[in-house]
Amino acid sequence: MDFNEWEPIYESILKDMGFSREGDEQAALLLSAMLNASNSADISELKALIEGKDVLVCGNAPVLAQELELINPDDFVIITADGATAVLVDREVIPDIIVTDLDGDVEKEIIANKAGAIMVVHGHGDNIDKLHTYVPQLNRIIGSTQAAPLENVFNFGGFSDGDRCAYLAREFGATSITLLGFDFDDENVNPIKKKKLKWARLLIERLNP
Ligand SMILES: Nc1ncnc2c1ncn2[C@@H]1O[C@H](COP(=O)(O)OP(=O)(O)OP(=O)(O)O)[C@@H](O)[C@H]1O
Ligand SMILES: Nc1nc2c(c(=O)[nH]1)N=C(CO)CN2
Ligand SMILES: [Mg+2]
Repeated sequence: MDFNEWEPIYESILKDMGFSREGDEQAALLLSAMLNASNSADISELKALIEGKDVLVCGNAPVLAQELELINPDDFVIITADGATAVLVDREVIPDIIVTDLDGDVEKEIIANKAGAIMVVHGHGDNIDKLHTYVPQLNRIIGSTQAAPLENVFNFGGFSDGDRCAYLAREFGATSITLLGFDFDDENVNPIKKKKLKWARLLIERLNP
């Protein structure tokens, strides 16, 4: 996504959530410096996986497990949002791509990564400690930021892990995007998560005018 198009939305999110742009920029620079030829994937691999394909995006709402019963995972290229990865791995399904800010069940994400999943690792002002802990344990990484992109840290649009999955699928030309595990009206969430879900709903609606 063109950063000029994203930037006004990003500024509104920062204001609403009380997050710091400087923190996000610092995280992007750190992530950029941690990536090298041996721990990174090339974005051409994302294009090869997604372009012209039916993509399944899995969010981590409690309904995910139930909704997975209704589909055949083999019919889709699968992108999981952070905590949703464990739900699939527990069912012996390895996603093709994991979009994560590394605050879900990262041990399950490492298992999926070792089995071949590409990791779209998102750096932001509140996960710098997670970048230090987990980036050295991962491979096939694509760097991601919600601030201005860098040479090896991309901004495909989107904010929370789930809506970033959908923006990634759109960016690389998915034929269709099927969402499972999205419940924007979930009442069993804390106030910060509620706000994140409000943005997730708005951003996903924006993808489908
Ligand atoms: N009811 C829901 N509860 C949790 N996640 C949901 C829900 N509905 C949709 N999602 C999507 O699933 C994604 C992955 O969920 P996860 O719990 O791992 O969240 P997250 O983005 O890492 O959030 P946080 O910043 O709170 O850690 C979320 O980013 C969100 O977009
Ligand atoms: N600065 C900051 N940015 C984020 C955060 C967060 O907690 N802080 N959480 C996200 C995942 O929903 C996405 N982006
Ligand atoms: Mg997360």
